[in-house]
Amino acid sequence: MSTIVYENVGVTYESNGHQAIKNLNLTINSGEIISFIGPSGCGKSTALNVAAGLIEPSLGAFKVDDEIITKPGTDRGVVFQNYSLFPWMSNLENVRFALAQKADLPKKALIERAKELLDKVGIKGKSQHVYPSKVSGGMQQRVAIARMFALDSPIFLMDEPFAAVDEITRKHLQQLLLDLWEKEKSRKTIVLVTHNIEEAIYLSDRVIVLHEGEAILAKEITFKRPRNRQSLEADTEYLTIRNQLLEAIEGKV
Ligand SMILES: Nc1ncnc2c1ncn2[C@@H]1O[C@H](COP(=O)(O)OP(=O)(O)OP(=O)(O)O)[C@@H](O)[C@H]1O
Repeated sequence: MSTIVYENVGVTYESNGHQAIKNLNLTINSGEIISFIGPSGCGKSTALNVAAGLIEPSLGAFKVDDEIITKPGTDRGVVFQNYSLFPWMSNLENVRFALAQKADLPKKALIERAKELLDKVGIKGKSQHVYPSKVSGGMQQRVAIARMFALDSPIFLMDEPFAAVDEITRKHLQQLLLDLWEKEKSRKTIVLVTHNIEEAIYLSDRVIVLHEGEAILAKEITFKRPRNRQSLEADTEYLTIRNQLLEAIEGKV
């Protein structure tokens, strides 16, 4: 069980007095996938950082299973835009270290498992053994995703996790995430920040549109799973939802 609640959450940055989140009320059920979407600066990352425990709400409370959260914890795995890998560890060590937090396995088994996870996200061979700074941003993003899978927390918080990768890799990683989510009995609760409407619809049970810090639309996405990208995109309901979200993002609701 990992139910997330934003209870009248407001965030004002002290440095400039900017009210980035205004009175956000949102319950995310255990095992649900939601996306925050909206124009640049609408408060998506701020909302996710509250969930990560990196920003304390100025008003209201953020809770996981009724417990008020004010700091990061191993119950929440994160992938941020800036990858947040340990720069002094190789890509493989980053993932092995995460695995070691969870599994009491001999070092050799941890390394094998870390290699498997990196293979899955397409980081193979020599790229596994170099420091994160020696590979591209897109590759670092994949290592960060492998590390999040390794940590295996009940909650995944992901800020534009597929932004720095090419379109084919993006689709592959989206599928990997869904496969992992769908096969688990006790499903992860996933909160995603994205600029990409198609990605939000394809992955989510609900899409929350933020505008100037306010949640102006919470759209349920009820297409049954597993979803097929092509038939989804040909569905008239899909196009209606897409337009509705687009209008909300553009501030027309
Ligand atoms: N540390 C900070 N101090 C002051 N203002 C901030 C800080 N971080 C964000 N802001 C401001 O708060 C607002 C919301 O920022 P946030 O990064 O949450 O938006 P976003 O929707 O994630 O944007 P983007 O899509 O461009 O990443 C913006 O106006 C931003 O300039």
